[in-house]
Amino acid sequence: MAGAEWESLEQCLEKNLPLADLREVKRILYGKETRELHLPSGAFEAASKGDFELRGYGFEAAEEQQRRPRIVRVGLVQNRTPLPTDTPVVKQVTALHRRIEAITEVAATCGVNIICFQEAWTMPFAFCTRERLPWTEFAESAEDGPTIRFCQELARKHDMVVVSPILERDAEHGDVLWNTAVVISNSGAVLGKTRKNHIPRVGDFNESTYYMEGNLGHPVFQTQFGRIAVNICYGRHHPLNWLMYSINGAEIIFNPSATVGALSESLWPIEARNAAIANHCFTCAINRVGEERFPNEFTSGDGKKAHRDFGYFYGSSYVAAPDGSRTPGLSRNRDGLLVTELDLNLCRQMTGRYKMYARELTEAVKPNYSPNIMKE
Ligand SMILES: NC(=O)NCCC(=O)O
Repeated sequence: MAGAEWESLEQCLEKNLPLADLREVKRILYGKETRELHLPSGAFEAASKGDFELRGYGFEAAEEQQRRPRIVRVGLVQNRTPLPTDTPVVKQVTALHRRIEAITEVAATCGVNIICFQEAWTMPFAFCTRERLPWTEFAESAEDGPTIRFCQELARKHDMVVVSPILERDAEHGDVLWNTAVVISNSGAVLGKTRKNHIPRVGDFNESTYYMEGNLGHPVFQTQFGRIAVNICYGRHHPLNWLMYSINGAEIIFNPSATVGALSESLWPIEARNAAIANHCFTCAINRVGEERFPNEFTSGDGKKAHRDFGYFYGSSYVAAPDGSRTPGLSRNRDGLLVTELDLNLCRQMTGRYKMYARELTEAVKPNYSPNIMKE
């Protein structure tokens, strides 16, 4: 399994394919070509100085006679954890705040209206260890914890909606933990929160030691820049999860993730893209970068030797549109900011048959259901 040395699928194709082949391969893998977005040169300088990748793309929508274009810029941030996992908790959180602050600053100069960070962005992805401490100490209030207050400042300063996926500690309910994303309006007000609906129990990704499946359903957040929802990581394997956000009116669904090559890299380019097509909305897939090593060995319940690392988080964040086109991905091995301009007029359902499916699903979940199979 390639690690940091293999930069990206795009880079490999560009390096190895003759131009005519490359054009055809891209047409099939990426759909209609996305235009390169003109971003300020100062933004590229800041990104280079800050050692992160900056890319910009735009999706085109046909002009309509009765609606103006509804243009919005989204920013997707992927990053590695800058400090070793055995550094004191507060130092790790502070270092991540500083890193994200710098990247968000550049996003603002690129005109980003809505920014989303990766899953559990304030911490290493320590759920594989199944240890209580120090990892649960990264949890904080989704209403007024230090990270939310930090994001509120970012939102106000940059007039930007901030989607902040954190490990939540719910003090109102016995201090239980949740895998949560908080949506902060560009006014700085907390619009609300949503919780991860599907929890993996696959090898090292056995997160149920820490939190259970979310209990908030499929909320959609009306922002000044459009209606958004957050389908956290593992929920991307579940088509009905995407569907419910779309039924509730989401025009953009963010998918903040933390996932490694062995488990999901071949699914990554397909799932969010397919969800955009199937649910007539934009989808934004974000993955963290790099390798995280933990102080104590842990096992994965797969008969293999105990180990200290989780595998390689392969980045590759991208945006997909309802017409099936998608941006190229950010790299597999660098922190990055992907700025994408969307026209929300591309989202409009024409052929949904929800009533029929509702009726059939209602039958299918009954204990005495008999599947409709025709036999000779
Ligand atoms: N964080 C998380 O849910 N990871 C699961 C792995 C995957 O969905 O690829």
